[in-house]
Amino acid sequence: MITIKGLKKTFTTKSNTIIAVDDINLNINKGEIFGVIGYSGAGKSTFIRLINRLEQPTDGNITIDGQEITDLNQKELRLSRQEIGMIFQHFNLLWSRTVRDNISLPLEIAGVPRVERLERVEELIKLVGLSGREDAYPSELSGGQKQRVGIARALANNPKVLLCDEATSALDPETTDSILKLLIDINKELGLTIILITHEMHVIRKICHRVAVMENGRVVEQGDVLDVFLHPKQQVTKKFVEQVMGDKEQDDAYEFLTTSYTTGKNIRLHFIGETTNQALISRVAKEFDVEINILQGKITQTQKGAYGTLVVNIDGENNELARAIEFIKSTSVEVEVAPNA
Ligand SMILES: Nc1ncnc2c1ncn2[C@@H]1O[C@H](COP(=O)(O)OP(=O)(O)OP(=O)(O)O)[C@@H](O)[C@H]1O
Repeated sequence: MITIKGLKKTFTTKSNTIIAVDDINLNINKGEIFGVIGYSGAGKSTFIRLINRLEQPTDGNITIDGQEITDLNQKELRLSRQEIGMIFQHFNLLWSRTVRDNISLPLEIAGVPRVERLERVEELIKLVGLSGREDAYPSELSGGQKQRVGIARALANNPKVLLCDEATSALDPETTDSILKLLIDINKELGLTIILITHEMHVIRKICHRVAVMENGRVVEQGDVLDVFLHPKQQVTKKFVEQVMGDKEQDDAYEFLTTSYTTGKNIRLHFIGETTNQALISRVAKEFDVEINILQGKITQTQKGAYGTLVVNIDGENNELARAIEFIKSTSVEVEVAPNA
């Protein structure tokens, strides 16, 4: 759906030249939710603004659904922007217009006749869950409701792509969840391709299928969300994964646990994707003559399935213990046996 090749943006100021986006190459599939994560200054905002040419690229190409965005003149660009919706951290609503009139604005600009416009606005209000608030002004809405207006407005012209620029960063955790859920519903219902930028890994975990990690203007790592969570390669990615899983803390506790349980075997199980749904522990307890103690665990859900770790102590007669561990290894759960304390 979207192909980005050699994308580059430099800003020249009086004192120096800043390379904000540096040779980005990405392919984003139709209907996928693609996340870009990075710390402040990594170049995320510049990157997303290049996609709808709110910024002009210094070099490189962007193709959306076969159309070369980087080649368009101003008139073509205006038309093409109707196919690329965008939502913002601070909503960018018109304060003097009601909810209905904010959502209607892009339809007015596109020259949609009044009756059709009113119908479409009604549809959108229902879609984003704002029924009953049509006549309110932005100042009378909560942050979550304002972002719902932003989403409805962005979807008004049936775009092919929705760009989300830190769309939940100004919201509290509960409201963030409800907006992320709305984005997931819209992605599923309309098959809409969504690109979002964020500095929060839990946003990536909750809604993205794939993720790219940005640092100093470059994409330093990308892949399926589950893969990146399980096997982060770059230091910056490891830090983001820790934001969600708190790995460092868990490792300290793991060391403590494995030195406290001195009989049997202490093992760490890494559950990936669908395997978390298997009743693994109860099967082992039933089929083998062993005792299993769950010492610690954390399982979390991503759009591509669940993943997490469980630390257990298995105790029993040596042979039976070995058989039980072999059995666990034969499933798709990754097993790590701690050396005996
Ligand atoms: N208009 C501009 N003129 C000069 N430098 C700019 C401009 N816009 C961005 N930059 C610089 O480009 C780099 C990337 O900025 P960008 O805003 O894209 O990063 P970011 O990852 O989105 O960070 P944040 O989340 O803090 O906005 C920064 O060093 C920034 O100072």
